[in-house]
Amino acid sequence: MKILVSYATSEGHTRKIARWIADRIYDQGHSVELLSLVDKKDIDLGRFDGAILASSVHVGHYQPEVAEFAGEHATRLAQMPTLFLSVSLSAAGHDADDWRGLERILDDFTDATNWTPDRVVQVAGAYMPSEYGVLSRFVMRRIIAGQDPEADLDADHDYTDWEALGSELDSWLAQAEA
Ligand SMILES: Cc1cc2nc3c(=O)[nH]c(=O)nc-3n(C[C@H](O)[C@H](O)[C@H](O)COP(=O)(O)O)c2cc1C
Repeated sequence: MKILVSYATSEGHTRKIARWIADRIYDQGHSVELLSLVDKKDIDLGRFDGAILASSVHVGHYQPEVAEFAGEHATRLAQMPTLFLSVSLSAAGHDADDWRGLERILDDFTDATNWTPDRVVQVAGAYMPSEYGVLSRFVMRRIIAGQDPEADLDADHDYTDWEALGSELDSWLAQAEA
């Protein structure tokens, strides 16, 4: 199969996830194209047998480039196997309100784009103080201190469960191939 892995990111963690996913797809004998949705010019989805879209959550919304891309290609995306990776720090915790927030963010996204992915995986993202400006650093320190009392607030920390992500991907690929 030929799979598109598209993504948008602010601090780079979703790019790391998209690259990792692309390598794993390639290692399983498929062909893969990695696309930053900032450079999405003239992509023809007809070239692909399946599409993965990955976006981080920032201030209660997915990256605008992802919503724009999904909205523009909603009809074609609905005709092919699709996987949406929602990357956030809410998914790193167990707070019921935070998880309800993720559901609402996803509902807003599907309403706005008219695209409902075949499968959605909520992926725990990363805390990256080395990449934040002054305001984000202040806000994110408070959020992480509440969510992970053991965390070193000055150090970057990757909360992604890579093994679980790999299993979700493999399961989606098997279904897409069937
Ligand atoms: C300014 C800012 C706002 C954020 N807003 C949210 C949010 O509303 N909900 C959430 O769960 N995570 C939020 N996060 C956490 C990011 O989703 C998480 O750090 C993710 O790994 C970022 O991925 P990226 O580097 O690909 O952008 C926010 C992070 C920053 C820096």
